[in-house]
Formats: sequence, C-alpha cells, structure tokens
Amino acid sequence: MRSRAGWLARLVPRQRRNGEREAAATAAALPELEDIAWYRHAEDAETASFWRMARQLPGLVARALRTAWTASRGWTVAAIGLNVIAGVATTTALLAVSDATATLFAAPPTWERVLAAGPALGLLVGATAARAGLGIGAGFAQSRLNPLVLNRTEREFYRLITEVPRSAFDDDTFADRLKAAKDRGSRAVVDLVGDVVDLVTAAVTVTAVAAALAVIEPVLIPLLFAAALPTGWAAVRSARLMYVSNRSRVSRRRRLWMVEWLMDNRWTADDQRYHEAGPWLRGQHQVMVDQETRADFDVIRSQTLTRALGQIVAGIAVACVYGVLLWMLAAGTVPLAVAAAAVVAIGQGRAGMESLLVAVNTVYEDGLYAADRHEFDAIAAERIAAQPHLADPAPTGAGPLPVPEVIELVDVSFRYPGKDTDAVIGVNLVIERGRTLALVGENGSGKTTVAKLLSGLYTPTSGRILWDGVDITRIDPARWRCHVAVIAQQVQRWPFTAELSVRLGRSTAPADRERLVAAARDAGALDMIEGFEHGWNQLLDTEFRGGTDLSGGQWQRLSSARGLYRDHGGLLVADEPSAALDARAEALLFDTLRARAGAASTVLISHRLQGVVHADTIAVLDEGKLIELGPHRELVAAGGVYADLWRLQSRSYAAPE
Ligand SMILES: Nc1ncnc2c1ncn2[C@@H]1O[C@H](COP(=O)(O)OP(=O)(O)OP(=O)(O)O)[C@@H](O)[C@H]1O
Repeated sequence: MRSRAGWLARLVPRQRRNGEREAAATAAALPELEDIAWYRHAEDAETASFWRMARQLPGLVARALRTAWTASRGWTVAAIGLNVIAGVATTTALLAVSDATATLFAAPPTWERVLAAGPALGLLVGATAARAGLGIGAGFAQSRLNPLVLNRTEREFYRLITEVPRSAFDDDTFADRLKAAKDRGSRAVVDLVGDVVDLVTAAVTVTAVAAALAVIEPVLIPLLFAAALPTGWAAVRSARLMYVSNRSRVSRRRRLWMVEWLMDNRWTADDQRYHEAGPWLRGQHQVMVDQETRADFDVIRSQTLTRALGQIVAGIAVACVYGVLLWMLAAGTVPLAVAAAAVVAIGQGRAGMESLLVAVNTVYEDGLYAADRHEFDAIAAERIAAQPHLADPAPTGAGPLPVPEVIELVDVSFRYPGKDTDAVIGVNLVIERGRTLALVGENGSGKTTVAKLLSGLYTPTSGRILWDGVDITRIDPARWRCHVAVIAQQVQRWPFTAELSVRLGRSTAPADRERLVAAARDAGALDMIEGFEHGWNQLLDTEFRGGTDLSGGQWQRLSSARGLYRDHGGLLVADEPSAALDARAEALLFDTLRARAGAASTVLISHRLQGVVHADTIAVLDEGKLIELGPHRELVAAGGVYADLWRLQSRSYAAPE
C-alpha cells in the first residue's frame, strides 16, 4: 500500500479501525454479519491515485458509451454531438468578447467605437444564445437517454436473476454481489452514462476556453489548471472516503434491512408477537442503527476536513492566478482590453475545470459501483453458462422431449453450496410411467432434495438423472420441465387473484377455464374459490384494497391446485401436499394422486404413512442414503426402519380401548 503523510494518512485507516471494532461488536450479537468480502475493491478505491483514476477513464467512458449506444444510438449521438457543438459556440463567444473589449478599450469609448464593436457584440450574443440552445438540446437528449439505459439495464438484471441456477441463491458470495448490484450498481451503470455526458460537456468547455485563451494569452492556460486542481482533489478524496465507508457497511445494511423486514411485514407479525420477539429485534436493530450513525459521523468528519483543505489551497491558487494577471498588466505585457477578456475567460475556465475534475471523480466513483453490477452480470452469466445443458449439452435434437416412460436416478449425490456433507448420497431409483414412488424418512433425510433434483431445481453433484436413457441435466430444461409439475412443501402465498395464483402453474399458456376448475376441484379448492366474495377474481393479499387472506390449509389447497393445473400427465412431485389439510381434503387429494396410477408418474413425499401405503414403491431415506426400497407389505414384513415407523404411527393413530 502507498504510504501517506500527515493527518490525511490517518483518516481512512481510522475509519477502517472503527469498522473493524464495530464489526466485532455486531458479530458478538449477530455472527452471520462477519464478512470481509466488501474490502475486496475498497483497498483499490482507497489507494488509487488521481492519475491512476484518470488512466481508467478511457475504459469507463468507453463502457458507458457502449451502454448508451446499445440503449439508443440516436439520443447518444444527440447528447454528445450537441455538447461538442456548444463548445464551439463557447470559444466563439469568448473570442467575440476579446474582440469587443479590444475595440472598446483601445481608447476612451465613443459612439464610433461602440458601433465598430457591433459585429463582435452581435457575434457574442448569437454565440451565447446558440450555446444556451445547444445546452438545452443536449440536456433533453440526455434526459431521453437515461430512462432508455435504465430500462435496458433493469431488463438485463431481471433476465439474469430469473435464469441463474437455483443453487446461486444458496451462496452467500452471490447474495452479497446481488445486493451490491441491486443497491447501487445498477443505478450507477445508468448514472455513469449521464456522468460521461457531463464529462464530455466539461471537457468541451475547458477545451473551448483553453482555445480562446491560446489566442488571448496562452500563459494563463497552465495557471488555470493549477487553480482548479485543489478543489478537484478534495472532491475526489471525499467521494473515495464515502465509497470505502459504503463498501464496508453493505453486510451490516443487509442485515439491518432484514431485521427491519422481520419487524414491519405481516408474515412475521404473528410469530413475533407470540414469542414477544419485538424487544429483541428492536435491540438488534438499534445496535446496527447506532453503528450506522457512528459510521456516518466518521465519514462526514473526514469529508469535511478534506473539503476544507481543498478550499483553502484553491483560494490561494486563484489569488495567485489573478496576481500573475495583475503583474502582467502592471508590467505592460498584457493590454487592459486583453486582461478584461482574460478575466471573463478565467471565470468560465475555472468553472469548467472544476466541473471537469468533479466529472472525472464522479465517473470514477460511479465506475466503481457500476463495476459491482458488471461483476454481478459476469458472475450470473458465468453460472448460467456453467449449467451442464449449456456447458456440456447432450447431442440430442431440438423441441420438447416426450413424456418419459422411465425416469432413473443413477448413483445420484448432491451437496448444497457451502456445505461439507452431501444431502443425498449415491441414490439409485427408478420411476416408471404410471407408477407412484413414495419417499419417506426422518426430517433432513434428503427427500425434498431428491424432489428438487427430479424437478431440475438443482443439478446432481455426481451421478445422472435419465429420462428414457437421456441425461436430462445435459438438456435444456425448457425442453423437459413442461412434463414436471410440483406441489411444493413450502407453500408459496402468491399475492395475486385466486385465478392467477392457480394459473401461475402454466403462466405462459392461455388460461384454460375447464382445466382451472378441474384442478381446483381435485385439490379441494373449488368450493372455497367459488365462495370468495369475488370468486376467481378474489385478490389474496390484505395489503391491497379488497384483498383477503386464507388459512394455512386453504393456501395449501391452492398450492395443490396450482401443481395439478400445471400437470399434463408427466411427472407430478407432491412434497408433503397434505401437511396442513383437514381429513376430508387430505382424502380427496390422495384420491386424486391415486387416480394417476397407470397413466402418469407420481413422486409422493409424506410423513403420514397412511397416505403412501398404496404407492407401488416406497423408498426410505436416511441421512441422504437410500436404505430400504419396496412396496408397503414387503417393507413391513422386512421389519426395518419403515416397519418401525409404520408401527409407531399405527400405534399413535389407534383409538384407546
Ligand atoms: N438450501 C439448502 N442449503 C443447505 N442445506 C440444505 C438446504 N436445503 C436443505 N439442506 C440440508 O439438506 C439436508 C436434506 O434436507 P431435505 O430438505 O432434503 O430433507 P427432508 O428429508 O425433505 O426433510 P423434511 O422431512 O424435514 O422435509 C438437510 O440436512 C438440510 O439441512
């Protein structure tokens, strides 16, 4: 790391020391906050010199222009082009000032001299008006460009996030990158385009003034640069301090927002009150808010000191520029008329130079944040591309696969990201068309994981899943997922109308009223839906006007209806579909599942063994391994784990004598 001298050298390390202390304090209460990943770029941001920053500009500018160009070629050309033409108008106006003052101040003004300065004054008025008009035009073009860039950036973000494999969401690094991209990264990509237009505007103004000064008095050009440097340095330094601070606070903020969400949403409102968890949550929240406040104070103090120093040095530098001008005037090297024009040019030049330095800084700062978004895009795209069906596609044709006659799991193992043990270990299973396979086993034995592998949510770490002998992990899911329907263990309460909530099972297909009704009936949800005040159009979210909420079992019926609506006679995976159902609804659902026998394949997961006795095959899992396999009678006769579970459940359901 570069060594720094004086008070400034201590500013950033101090901020980081505070951050480390606070992280330790938070970690004591909330261990999951420990996270040093955010310092990855912060070191860079903290130590990059102005020149290194300037060296990165071409790359950042090129990237922003590419973004703008792909969003709208016309408005990009307009925003940049009009600014460049405005620069020509600036030079013209300044030279016109010079001409006019030379004519007017050559001797005491007379009417003749005023008239002689007329053309120059006319040019000045014309050029000034043109510059203003062009500036407005450029501003309009930029305003049109920004929403288009935002639109494109958002679209790409949500494409990536919905296409990324499910396993990405189990990875904390991915979650951090996602957060950084969402927090500010995406916005920074859009802002960067505006910053680059501002940079071009400022650069054009400075070049225009420099061109005018080259004609008026070239000696003033370097002095002009020197006078603007201290303010620019202070702006860059301030932004960098803020950047480092923000970076180090992302994890805490993520946790903070999570705790806030736990307190302010209706999903956790009940549990929070049952367990009187409010004070504890508030306490955690307060610890983090206090740390945020201290971090804000730290960064504000450091920024104020930096800005003050910049302003003092800038003041001295400006005094020197005017001093030199006065000296040249006194020495007779510059005539009064030229000095007057130079004062106007210096005024505009200083403003332009400061804007330029601030723009350089803003481009760099937003460039750092935009890099978060680009990094996220790259990680997401990499994960998407690494999926076996893209990285190592099976040599099969195009179009949807047929409904499979046989689905096989061959020596399938799976480990969740970041875990050091497998959730599923060397499982071999066969599901024939028209047959029902039941998965049973204790909590955490791997049943849902097998269901998720079968439905393509995850790819096996090793082993293969074959559909009629074809390894489906190497085939685009779009070609086979259409044959898989899932009634998930975790009931998702979609905040839509009842109809949409069921139709979501096949959202891209046109609504099929007959199938909707059939699915709802088979799931025991039809009477409930038809009994709603607005029937199928009933909104199921009390956070919106006219919305209502459902009981746990009613939500589960809706979830089953969604799965059944999706099902088209392929594989149906029902993971604990009756956990919240009453006896009548449960019996109806199991009848529905049994009715598939002979025609469609079913994988049923249930802890209620009464529900699985009819399955053709029952697979018993234990700590990820398949330990028993066979029909109910055989397993009971074998006297193993299944028989034990069956005996326990039969005993607890038996009526007292
Ligand atoms: N997203 C995940 N990330 C990491 N580990 C997970 C994840 N989901 C499940 N696990 C772990 O994988 C193992 C198997 O979980 P799984 O959900 O498949 O069990 P299960 O048999 O369906 O349990 P239950 O009967 O409770 O539904 C468990 O040890 C669980 O902690």
